[in-house]
Amino acid sequence: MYVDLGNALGTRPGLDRDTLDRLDERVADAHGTIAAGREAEEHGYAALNLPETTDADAIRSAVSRFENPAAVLTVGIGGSALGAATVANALDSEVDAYFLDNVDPEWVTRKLDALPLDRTVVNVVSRSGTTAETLSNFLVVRDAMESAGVDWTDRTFVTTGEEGNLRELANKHDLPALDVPDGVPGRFSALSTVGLACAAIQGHDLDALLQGGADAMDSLSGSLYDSPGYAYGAVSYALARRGAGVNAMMPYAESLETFAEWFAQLWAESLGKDGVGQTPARALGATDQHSQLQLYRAGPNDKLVTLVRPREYEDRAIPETDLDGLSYLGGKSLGELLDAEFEATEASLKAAAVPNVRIELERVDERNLGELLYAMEAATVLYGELDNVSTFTQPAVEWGKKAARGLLGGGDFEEADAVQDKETLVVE
Ligand SMILES: O=P(O)(O)OC[C@H]1O[C@H](O)[C@H](O)[C@@H](O)[C@@H]1O
Repeated sequence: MYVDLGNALGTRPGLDRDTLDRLDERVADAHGTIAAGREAEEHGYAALNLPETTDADAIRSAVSRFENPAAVLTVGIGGSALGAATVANALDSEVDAYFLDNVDPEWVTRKLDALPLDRTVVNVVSRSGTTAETLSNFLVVRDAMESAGVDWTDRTFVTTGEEGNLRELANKHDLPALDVPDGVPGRFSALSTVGLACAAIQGHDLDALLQGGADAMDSLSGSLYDSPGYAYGAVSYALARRGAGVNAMMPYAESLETFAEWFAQLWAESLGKDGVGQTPARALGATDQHSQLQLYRAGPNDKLVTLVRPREYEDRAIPETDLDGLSYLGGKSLGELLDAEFEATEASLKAAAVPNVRIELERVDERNLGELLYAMEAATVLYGELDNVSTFTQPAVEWGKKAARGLLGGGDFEEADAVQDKETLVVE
């Protein structure tokens, strides 16, 4: 993986090489804290050990009972869905992957109607085992299977913590289950049982995913110049401090679109604390060159744009045409066009002094994905250290969870009272 910071320097927020060199001293301290946390397997830091601690054989063996599935349906939300979805949507497989990570009833019904339930593995994932959306969706799926005459206990697989409703359910029905590793927050769990069970069912190479993560892990040192992940985290932090409050993550590959979604949770939930943070925006090249780019280049001076692309891909030629106006495309390929668009965007942002960072993978495969996911997690943890926030908590999210639960009669939460206090100003 390659991170090019050149276009982050000399731009409007005013970051230069000397500032980065000074920041590197703080990176050394932060790395010390991170290394000590990993060593002690402290909550959160333990996630950066996953390439070494995840047992790929145990995951493969747990899912091996499902023979020739047509599809895998992951029921989970947030960190319990996005890592698996990132891998599933990046890589080809004969086993289709579907995700129920929302409780929009019409959407859930449409998804279930489209699935061959008798040939689908249901992968229910919840670290806490109590998340209302996940548990509700699972009850709906179970019911749909029963109605279709499918024995759901034969087709369901659970990944959860030691306690909670989901664990109880797995025990009661003797469902195969994998443990969520200790000390690993959901949004950092892509390279654990949480993210990899779906990948195993789809037949992806778990060892290569973990190897990619291990390669990124081995690059961590006391200097941002040694590690692509730290380099990205340090520069993002420095730019945010200088006013780049928005980070537009813009992969130039359809296969990486979900990666931007995964990144958004990681970045927002980890770093948005105590009045600081950097708002992740999701974009896709080249599509969003024709929409959001106008704002990124000419709107408020508050953005970092992160451009991601694979260096190698399977290309497709653009057919020759006898139209004069299109002759410049003849003999070119879609890949060449996409690459030209990428470089034009980069240059256009630089010309307007909008900071941007280029991230390149060799290609989109298991190893490179593992490296990318790990590097972004390391970037997040480093940024959190530099900004002095509690990277591994999410109290603001929990507030809303309690309020919703209280409204449904699931407990006496004062957050629910605040919902009742709502003032209205309706215009019809
Ligand atoms: O895995 P679960 O316990 O079901 O949690 C799923 C999600 O719930 C909350 O929204 C948390 O803030 C997320 O970090 C978490 O990924």
